[in-house]
Parts: sequence; C-alpha cells; structure tokens
Amino acid sequence: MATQQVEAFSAPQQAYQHTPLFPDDVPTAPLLRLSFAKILARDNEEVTRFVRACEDLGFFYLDLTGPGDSLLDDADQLFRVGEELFDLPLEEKKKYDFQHKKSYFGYKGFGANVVDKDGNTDRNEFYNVSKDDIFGLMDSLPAPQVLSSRRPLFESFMSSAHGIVTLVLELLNDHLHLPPNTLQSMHRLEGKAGDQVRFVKAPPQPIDDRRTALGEHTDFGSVTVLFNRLGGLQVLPPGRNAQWCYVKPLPGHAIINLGDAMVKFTNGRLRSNIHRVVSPPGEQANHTRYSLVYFNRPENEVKLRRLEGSDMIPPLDEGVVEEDINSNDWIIRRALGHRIELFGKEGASDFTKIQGTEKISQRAYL
Ligand SMILES: O=C(O)CCC(=O)C(=O)O
Ligand SMILES: [Fe+2]
Repeated sequence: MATQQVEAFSAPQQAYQHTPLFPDDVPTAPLLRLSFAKILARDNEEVTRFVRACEDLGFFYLDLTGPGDSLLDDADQLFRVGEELFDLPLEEKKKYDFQHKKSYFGYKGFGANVVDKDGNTDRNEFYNVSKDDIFGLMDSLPAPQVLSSRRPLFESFMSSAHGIVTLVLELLNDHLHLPPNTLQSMHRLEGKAGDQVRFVKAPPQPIDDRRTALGEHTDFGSVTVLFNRLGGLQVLPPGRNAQWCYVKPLPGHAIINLGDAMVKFTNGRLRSNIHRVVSPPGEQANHTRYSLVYFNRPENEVKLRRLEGSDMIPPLDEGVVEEDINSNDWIIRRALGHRIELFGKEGASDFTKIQGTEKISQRAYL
C-alpha cells in the first residue's frame, strides 16, 4: 500500500484553480496511476499494471495528458456547463425530472434518494444526459437550453470517453482470452444502451452536520470515466477491516472504475469497487463540489451473466443459478431503487432488493 500510495503523490503538483489544496493528512486510496499514452502504445509493463488495477481495486487514475488533451478540454468546458445548469431555477430543473416515466435520465433533485438503511437522504443534485439522445438513437428528451445548445460538445466528450472505454474493454478482452471483440461488441457507441454523462453538484454542508452526500454503491454498468476537482470521493478497499479512503483528484487525469457488469461477466475476476461521496476533506469542505462522469453500460439487451468462452473466468459455484436480467432492467432497478417519491422512505431504504455486486466487491473473507 505504501508504495502505491506514492503514485498519486508522484503526479505533477499543479492544483485546480480557486480551490484549496487537498490535505495531505487524510487516508488516500492506493490507486495506480496509468498513462493513456503508454496504454495506447500497448506498453507491456503498463498493460500489466492496468490488469492488476482491474483485478485488485477496479479503480485507477488515467493520465490523459497528450492523447487525451481534447477530452480534458471538453471536460473543462462541461464543468462550466454544469455550473450554469445547476444555477437554473429549481422550478425549471424539475421540468426535466423523468423518474415517474421510469427514466433515470434528466434531473434528480437534492435529497431525492435514500443513501443508507436508516433512510438518510442524499446531499447532491444531478443531471443525466443520455448518449443515445445525443447520437440520435432515441427520441430526444426535453432539455434546458443550457444543454440543448451544447450538443456538439456532448458528442465530442462522449465519443472520446467512449474511446477510452473501448480501449479498456479491448485490453480486458485480450487478458481474459475471450473470443475477439466479445466485450467491445456488447458496448458499441452506436448500440442502444444506458450510457450517460452525469453532472453532479454537492454544496458545502453545515460544519456540525456533515454526512454522506452520495450513498455507498458499486457502479451499475461496465466502465466509468470520472472527473473530480475537489476531494470527497471515497473507496472502500477489499477486506474485512477495510477503512474508507479518499481518492485525491489529480489534474490532467480521469478516475476510471469498473462496474457491476464487468463483475458479472467475469464471475468476480474483475472488481467493481464500493465507493461513496462525503464532504470534501479539510478546507475543501467549504466549497461547492462539482463532478462530471461518463457511465458506460452494456447495450440494453445484453444479459448480465457469466460469459462463456474464456479459460480465465472462474466457473460458477456449484448450485448457483444466475438471475436472468438484461442490462436495461438492471440499470433501471439500480438507478431508481432509492427514490423516495417512487418507493416511499421505507422501500427506498431497502438495500437488499436492489443490490449490485457489493458483496463480491467487499471480499470480506480477506
Ligand atoms: O462525484 C463523484 O466523484 C462520484 C460520483 C459517483 O460515484 C456516481 O455518480 O456514481
Ligand atoms: Fe459511482
């Protein structure tokens, strides 16, 4: 752990503008820091580290400088769009809350989700923009002008983020000895799926009442590309006595993590790590936290179950029968399951009915 921890601190020491530094006295997660350029060049050592990150923690930093410069630039622009978006009057934002139509796209108001079994509510608002909407694969959803006027920017950002996803899937496909193109063909940019950009805003919390802003979870889909400016994201490393660790945001980097689908496809060989968002650490707690995410998910009809055709994927334990569920239904169940307006406080606090791969992820036997 000690040597890996150095990885985050070996990054160039620039800070984000107008934000206090991430403190150096809080526990940080041992994420590997990988280079996009080296991975694109199929540098053997880097690919080996990549595989290790996907099997150990399911989370890593990706240094995007160079080949990812345009993605970084798009992300910067979208951070500004996010601020504009959340500055809209609440009444306007609420027009784009589609939960009653069984859709997780659009706006989610502050406190709409339960974050734990005790029924505490979240402390953020977010807005999801569908890839299929941006690429004309579905009827466009109503959207505020702040977003509808930025469709070219979304197209550019989503294409680049999806490019990273495809690279990750290709390398994992090779590593797992799956038939060529197995994973990639289940996650095509032009395939109908629940992929989305998410804008998140979490305002500073009162000093005497700082709680979880986004409840602990594993991501629902396949690969997540996340941009953070302020701390607050925490991961729970595997093991019985594990402690929550902050993920230190690094300029020029994305945080990449795997979701439930990758665990299901590989029967637990790949990891989808538990994470949550709390108040940013130290001085950063007094600032509004924005984040930007690209969630990639398997195409809608793909079944979330162990893939055949690989000698690297462990067999199912004897007697285990996998649930018959496709990606679309899985994402809807996971994404809307904690909504108070849909299920009432009690129903929304029932974590057993909408579980992802948290149990496997935790590896409590370690
Ligand atoms: O805001 C973040 O840093 C993480 C958000 C997250 O985990 C999620 O939206 O699934
Ligand atoms: Fe997440």
